[in-house]
Amino acid sequence: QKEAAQKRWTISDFDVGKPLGRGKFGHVYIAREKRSNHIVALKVLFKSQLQQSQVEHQLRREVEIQSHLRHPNILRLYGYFYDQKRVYLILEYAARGELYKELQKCKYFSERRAATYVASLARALIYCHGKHVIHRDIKPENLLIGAQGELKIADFGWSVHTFNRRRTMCGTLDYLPPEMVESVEHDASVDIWSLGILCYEFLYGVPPFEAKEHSDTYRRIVQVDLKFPPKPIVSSSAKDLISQMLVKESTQRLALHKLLEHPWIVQNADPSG
Ligand SMILES: O=C(O)Cn1ncc2ncnc(NCCc3cnc(NC(=O)Nc4cccc(Cl)c4)s3)c21
Repeated sequence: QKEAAQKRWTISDFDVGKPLGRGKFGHVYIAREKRSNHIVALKVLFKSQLQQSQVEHQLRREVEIQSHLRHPNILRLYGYFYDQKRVYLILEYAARGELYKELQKCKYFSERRAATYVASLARALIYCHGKHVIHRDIKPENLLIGAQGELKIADFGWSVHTFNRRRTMCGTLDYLPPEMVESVEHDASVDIWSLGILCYEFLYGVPPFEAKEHSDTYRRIVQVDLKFPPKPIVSSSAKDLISQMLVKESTQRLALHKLLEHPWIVQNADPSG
């Protein structure tokens, strides 16, 4: 892929196919690079909208961060190019699409499927944190499924290098830990909190602090008002793991490498991820 990093791509290098999805900033298409016949996803962003939303620096940071990340559970960003009006992101194609659609269809996942996803996300986050990158926006909408059913973290549009921790507010509140909702300094342990939220949502089909009003969600997060519904039936081992991740004091949250040793993960996650 070395030449891919330097090569100046243009849209004429690709046969563009059907749209895969519509995002806020532009559409995603399946495409085939003509010389290699390599299938990719092409995200087309309109410069006007990027300028309007003042996110150009975020996009540059995403491209910079992603160009150094290589992990089976992180969606590759192979490169980018632009023309007069658009910026194009050349992305790894995730053949089984968006995880949140799968979750909506199944309502909730089995403990084995949930544990397998959580373990692969933990391994991807250990890898990112090892490179001083925190994602900060782990939620079903940013997770895709590869051809073999493996999970891929995508959209590092909100990730940062930890040495310049920022206090910007990200997308939906549901996934934000107390320290981000109260917008105080935050570190890699924000991703552990979000992974705990995700684990709960995989098992129950809804995030733990969901409420009608933003103000109620906010209060439930900062109070860590964690309740486990009677249905669907979930093992106490799973509840134990979630309770060790959704801890207000960020330094007390279960470390990611400890998560991989937790009985619920060891007994339920498929090692191949
Ligand atoms: O998701 C779908 O709609 C459908 N889909 N289905 C299969 C599939 N395979 C690969 N990719 C898909 N989608 C793109 C996922 C992204 C990865 N990285 C991103 N980065 C980004 O958007 N950055 C960004 C944008 C605007 C502003 C800023 Cl600041 C940053 S989006 C796929």
